[in-house]
Amino acid sequence: MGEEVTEKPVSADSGPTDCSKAEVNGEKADGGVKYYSLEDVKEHNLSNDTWLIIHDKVYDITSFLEEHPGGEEVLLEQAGADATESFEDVGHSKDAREMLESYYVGELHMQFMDPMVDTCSGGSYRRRHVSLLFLRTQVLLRDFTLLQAHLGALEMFDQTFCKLNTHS
Ligand code: HEM
Repeated sequence: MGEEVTEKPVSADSGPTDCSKAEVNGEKADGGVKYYSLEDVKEHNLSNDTWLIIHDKVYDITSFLEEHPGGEEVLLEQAGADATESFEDVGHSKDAREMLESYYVGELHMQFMDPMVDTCSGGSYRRRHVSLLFLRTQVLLRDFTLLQAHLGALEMFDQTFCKLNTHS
């Protein structure tokens, strides 16, 4: 068994999310690209199962730990997390960037924070519908304060959904 290397909480339900089963969470989408959520990556925070994210790409660096010229400690500190900042802070060489390719396992799947566009819920269409109802009501009541936010949220929903659809 691998030793847990971070104290970051890994919740029991941090695995596949509803919609992840179809398009993300390691499932191959169009072109063979795999998508993982932050929660998926967090699960790989062991010294014998080490993933990290750099620039929205997911890498399995387990076999690289001992080879890293900067030592394995710094990598293990980032295990299961986004290491973009620390990777860039060091000013890694072109060679180092090219090495990343060997450990690439997939892309980070962005999840929305806005519940109105929660595409990872089985009720995403229902939420979208509710959001549209809000919009209509606000227009009717001439209440434009939240209108902009809802329009933005719906636009993001549509863009992402179309994007995911092209991958499925
Ligand atoms: C999988 C991702 C990584 C790869 C492939 C990688 C690769 C390398 C390579 C090849 C070097 C030698 C210098 C160079 O060519 O730039 C290096 C140095 C170093 N790396 Fe990384 N690295 C990775 C991630 C990280 C991360 C996340 C950290 C976090 C702090 C880090 C910290 C360092 C440090 C401190 C050095 C300097 C060693 C020295 O100059 O004594 N590396 N890395």
